[in-house]
Amino acid sequence: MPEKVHTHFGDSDEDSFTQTPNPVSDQVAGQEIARKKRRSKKRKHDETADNTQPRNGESIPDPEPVPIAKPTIKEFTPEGKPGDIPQPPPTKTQVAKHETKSKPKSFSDTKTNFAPLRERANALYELRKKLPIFGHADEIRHKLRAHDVMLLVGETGSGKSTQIPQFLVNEFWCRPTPAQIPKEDGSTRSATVGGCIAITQPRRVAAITLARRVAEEMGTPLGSSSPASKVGYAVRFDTSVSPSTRIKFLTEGMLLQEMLHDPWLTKYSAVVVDEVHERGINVDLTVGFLRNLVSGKKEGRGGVPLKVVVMSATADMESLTGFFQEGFKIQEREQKHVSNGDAAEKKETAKEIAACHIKGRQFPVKTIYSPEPVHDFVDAALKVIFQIHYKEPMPGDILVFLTGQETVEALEHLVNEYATGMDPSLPRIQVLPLFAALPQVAQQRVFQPAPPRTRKVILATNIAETSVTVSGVRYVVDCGKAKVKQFRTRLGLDSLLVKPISKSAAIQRKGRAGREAPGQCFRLYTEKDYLTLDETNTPEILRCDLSQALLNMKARGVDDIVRFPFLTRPPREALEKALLQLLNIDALQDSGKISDIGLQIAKLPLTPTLGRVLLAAAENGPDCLIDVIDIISCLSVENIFLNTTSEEKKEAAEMARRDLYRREGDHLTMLATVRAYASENADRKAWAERHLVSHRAMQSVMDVRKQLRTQCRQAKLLPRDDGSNHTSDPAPILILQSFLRGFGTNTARLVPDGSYRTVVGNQTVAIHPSSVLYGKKVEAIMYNEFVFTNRSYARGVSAVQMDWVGEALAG
Ligand SMILES: Nc1ncnc2c1ncn2[C@@H]1O[C@H](COP(=O)(O)OP(=O)(O)OP(=O)(O)O)[C@@H](O)[C@H]1O
Repeated sequence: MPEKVHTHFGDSDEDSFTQTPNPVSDQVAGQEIARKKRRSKKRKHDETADNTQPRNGESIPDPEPVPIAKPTIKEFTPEGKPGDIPQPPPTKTQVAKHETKSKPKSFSDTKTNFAPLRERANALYELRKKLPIFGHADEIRHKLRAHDVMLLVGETGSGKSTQIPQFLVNEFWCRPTPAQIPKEDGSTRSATVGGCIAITQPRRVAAITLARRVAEEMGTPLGSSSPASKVGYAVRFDTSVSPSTRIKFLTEGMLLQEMLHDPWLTKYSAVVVDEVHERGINVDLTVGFLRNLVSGKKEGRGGVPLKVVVMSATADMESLTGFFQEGFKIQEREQKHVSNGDAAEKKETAKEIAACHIKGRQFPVKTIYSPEPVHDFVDAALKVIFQIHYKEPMPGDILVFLTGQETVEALEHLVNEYATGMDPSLPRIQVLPLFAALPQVAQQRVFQPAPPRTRKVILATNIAETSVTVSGVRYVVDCGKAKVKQFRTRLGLDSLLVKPISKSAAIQRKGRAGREAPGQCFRLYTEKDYLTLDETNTPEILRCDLSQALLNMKARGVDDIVRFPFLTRPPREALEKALLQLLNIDALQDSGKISDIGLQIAKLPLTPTLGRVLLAAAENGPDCLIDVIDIISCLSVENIFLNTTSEEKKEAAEMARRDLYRREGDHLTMLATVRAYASENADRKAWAERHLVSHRAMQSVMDVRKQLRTQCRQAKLLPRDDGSNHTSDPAPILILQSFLRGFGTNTARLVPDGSYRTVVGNQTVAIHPSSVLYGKKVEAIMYNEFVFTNRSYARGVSAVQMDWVGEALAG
């Protein structure tokens, strides 16, 4: 499995909301306060009459901006006046930041700028009312007033992700609440708890696009574009929130990261876990931590409850109910044990798990199966795309699900080639790829409307499978397969395998159509094959390297892994392997407790192995670290070199890249490529084309490189003035030895029959044809990735010496 760093590519896609915040005159701010007071009074009255909100669904929240100049700061009282839309208190830095950010503009500008937001919100309100979930708003609110945990099942497109946070945000329990939090010395400190809702998503694309949509529906600017913005998002390397943020979409990984600093999630009144059926490791850890939080005594929240909503279209809600109930039962037993009375019993009887089932979807989606099994899904998808394009009326964009970057790019090429020969009287075709390693700006292009008389054809991996609405899509083409990580216990490695998806994933893919109008889903497999698919995704925790998950837990104070509430308990063997791996890279002490190195690694946005490499490089000095960052940045994208399928192309690539290839192997070759690309000042795109290097991938590399450098400076691994533009020759030995500190177990030695055998496990492994070392015989190799297609391949390979390997494995 390639070691991944996640990328951040700025927020340039948020064009409509990037106005500079406007300072507000005192007079206008005064009016604003008066208006809020009136609202506050009215709401107080409403609440006294009936502590419920009489509306069905959520009325359109007033999109008028809350001004951020001096008067507004007064409103950030810890108590949060009833009726006010409560605001978390801004920190001094936040205030200072926003004050300096604000460019002088007149209030009339603000009005002009926000009026369209309000109009748009009004228009969207009409659409929201038609969503199946809308009629359940009161039921959901009532249930959550009585219960802390709710499980919600609703079909794809029923409105879960966009509406639930809006239904809840004005609930009384969702206000910042003053609390007394015990300190270690037995005293207490005053703090404000709650005020925000977190909605977790498995993927960054979904988190960003949902935040944008909900901001539109609420008529508020998005994220950090205005201090008045109520909706924000946080994905790795890219956080866009304001001091007024009340609804925050974030990846599960980001919530876990926040828990490192704030284990009680004191910022939040509710956490909504969306798309739980995906069962990635992070969602499993998230629900485990949340169960502990809701069923425990909440002392770190000063006793203020945290509401948890777990949602999906297809999850097994029965086992989730059992999972949360078990948490309450354990707590009840423990309390009984302590108090030995009925008080605890009474307290626990109210802690049932609420459930809500939303029936129906807004628009039907017709399923069309392939009559025969398909052997080449790229070819089959090509045919279906043009069949739709020739037969089906406009508008109607097409979303195709493929397995990975390679198949996306192969089909992109084919569709473009065919489209050039099309009858010019037909509408045009615009092909847009969508995969994780694509720069964010390119990913966001998918969400922009197609030009006139043009049909968008989006070629995506499963990153578009859940939660995402691509406006305009009426047709989904599903290849029925996905690349999945699979841990090969014997080798102790993750590999990437192409496997059939589950029924649940097929339902999600189909659900990407029929969101704005009726749709069609073309399954490139037979109905018989569909019926043989697994019902649900195999939880990642059962099939992946667990070292990152374990480090995550250890860093959050979970020392006794066995007692952690796993949604599905991973096999003992995999846990032991992961513990061993963490011990190997010095992330744990011999006692099993996290080490200082482990703590440092946990704070890096990298896998433990790459984190270890980074720290080892830092020990070798800033020059080495700067070079290692370049290489790690390349490992974060699927392939920086363009595919060379034919022999002819291969030869051309060899010629073009001659000056980049390094005899030491792929790592130094990547470094040479990044250095050459970065020093190209004239035309980087042309340089990339000349060298058959992917310009798109290199843009991502440059972005990750920048982020990692910043992160290393913040972590004091790099000095402020690190000479990052250094031109001194790289030190290959130091670089490769740094990599071995993380990848010591990913090594193989040459044996007399000319093959390579892994140092750990003694398995035969071949150098992948994409490697610059392909066909070469060296004493030993180190590799980043182990892929299994028709045989076992090592990818990302460099030549190393056996005594370095020995040293690395000895620690
Ligand atoms: N970015 C968007 N552009 C256009 N319409 C959108 C967008 N996001 C949501 N919608 C509309 O809101 C509806 C509900 O979306 P939402 O994501 O809340 O549903 P969901 O129940 O969470 O679906 P899923 O389970 O598929 O994630 C969509 O079907 C679509 O009509």
